[in-house]
Amino acid sequence: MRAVTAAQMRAIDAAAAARDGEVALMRAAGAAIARLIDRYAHGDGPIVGVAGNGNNGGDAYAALAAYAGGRRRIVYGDPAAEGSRARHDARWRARIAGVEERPLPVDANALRGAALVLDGVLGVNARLPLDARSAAAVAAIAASGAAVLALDIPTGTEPTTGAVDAHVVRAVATIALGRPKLGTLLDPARDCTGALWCAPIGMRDADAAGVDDPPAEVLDPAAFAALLPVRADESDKRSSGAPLIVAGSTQFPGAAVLCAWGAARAGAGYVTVAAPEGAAAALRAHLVEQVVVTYDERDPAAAVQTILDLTNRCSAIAIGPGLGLSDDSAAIVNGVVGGTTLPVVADASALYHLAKRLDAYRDAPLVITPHAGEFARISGKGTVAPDERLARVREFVDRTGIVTLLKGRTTLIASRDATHLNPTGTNALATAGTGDVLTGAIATLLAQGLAPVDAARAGAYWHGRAGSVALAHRHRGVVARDVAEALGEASLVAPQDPELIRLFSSR
Ligand SMILES: NC(=O)C1=CN([C@@H]2O[C@H](COP(=O)(O)OP(=O)(O)OC[C@H]3O[C@@H](n4cnc5c(N)ncnc54)[C@H](OP(=O)(O)O)[C@@H]3O)[C@@H](O)[C@H]2O)[C@@H](O)CC1
Ligand SMILES: [K+]
Repeated sequence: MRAVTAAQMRAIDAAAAARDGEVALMRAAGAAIARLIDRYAHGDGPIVGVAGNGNNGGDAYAALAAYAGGRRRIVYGDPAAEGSRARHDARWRARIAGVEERPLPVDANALRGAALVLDGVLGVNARLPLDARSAAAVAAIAASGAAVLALDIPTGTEPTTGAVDAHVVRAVATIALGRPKLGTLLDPARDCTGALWCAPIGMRDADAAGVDDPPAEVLDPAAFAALLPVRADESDKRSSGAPLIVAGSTQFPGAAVLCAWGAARAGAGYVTVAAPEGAAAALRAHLVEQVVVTYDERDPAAAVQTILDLTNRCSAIAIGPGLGLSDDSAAIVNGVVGGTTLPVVADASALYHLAKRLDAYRDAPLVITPHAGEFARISGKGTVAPDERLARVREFVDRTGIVTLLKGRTTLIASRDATHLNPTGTNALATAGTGDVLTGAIATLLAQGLAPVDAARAGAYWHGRAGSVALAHRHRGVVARDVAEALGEASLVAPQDPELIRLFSSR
């Protein structure tokens, strides 16, 4: 699903409003929001809306009008607000439905004890810094300690950049109307978003509107499930996906083990690991179902030949985890990546070695998976500030054509055609070896025939879910092996409601 800038959303809104009418859209928005209220309300208090003078405020009225859950409903708004026709319609229907109207300003005491506050102060047309009136409303909401469902965006966040104001709503959940706003997926705003839902409200065909640059995309559960390859009935072990893992060293054999586990648990039928002789004993002790082939890393030309010979019976390569930074491993990495026609996912040490020869890999079937430090080096443009990540990864991919998965709290996956924001993940994944598992999983998806960008975005999504599944089972102390073990369960997707899509849970 496309994640939109404020300008793109205005274009989409205008087209949808011209077709369906603003009143109908706001009624649909209200109905969708109302469906989420009981999920997040707790205690016996009222549901309280705080409405700004724009259509985001209109959504608060519309939701309270549509809510039929039997709780008391109150809305704070400006009685003299001019507002749009849709906002008038919503306000009128709220009044008829028995919603109590009170004038702004609202203070924290009035909100304390609410079962849920609906933040309808500002929506997609918000600018930072907030005006005094909006800031006062946000401050009251924040000080009340009440649970908040943010309408479209948490007020105080910038809808496109994800910047936050000094006064900002921290929501338990946000419901995007039409399309998710880019800012709600980006740090630092993402921590204010809570869980993110999207109600497409009649804009399902809107993705072509108002987009010139490569668009931002976010996977939803149904789209993820559709990307995962299904093993055919007549499959054999090689046609089920046969990745070759080139990884490990005397010092770091574990990276190869975890990469192989990631590949195997992602559903590969036949995993081959090629590793230096010094890693062989450790690998064979841990890998039973996988085939381990060794090479002499002090003879790079022979090592490359050994590895390329193996590729004849494989369908994708993962290269890099634990290989080390020696000149010999540089020769091996560039010899293999430059000498194969198979799709490749390169990580860790391989990124270090490929950085020197990027031009040779322009538009190759290659996925690289750097973290911020590795990206700073491979992009050749230094450290990446958190708010530059999106622009920097786009610049790099526009320049090189190499599909890039930039790890971070929000992992970004960019190809020439689009930038994907990965919505899944948990800080339980911040532990050694989880990146190796991800590389292995991506290798399997490549080996099963996914295009590089699809393997990268599906892999990142799946890995993030697996982290959450592992945490749910372990509660603490998740290790990388747990994440590989959780891939199976994390591949299960419950049937989705197309009218109300959960894009992510709070992290
Ligand atoms: N259109 C549709 O079809 C649908 C719309 N829907 C809903 O409408 C929401 C958008 O509503 P909206 O366009 O009325 O803008 P909203 O964000 O409520 O802001 C109101 C005004 O506040 C102002 N303002 C902002 N920041 C400011 C600042 N710092 N300091 C001072 N002023 C500031 C700014 O006015 P300006 O100053 O630019 O004249 C702005 O226009 C959208 O998020 C969704 O919830 C859904 O129901 C689906 C159908
Ligand atoms: K809002």
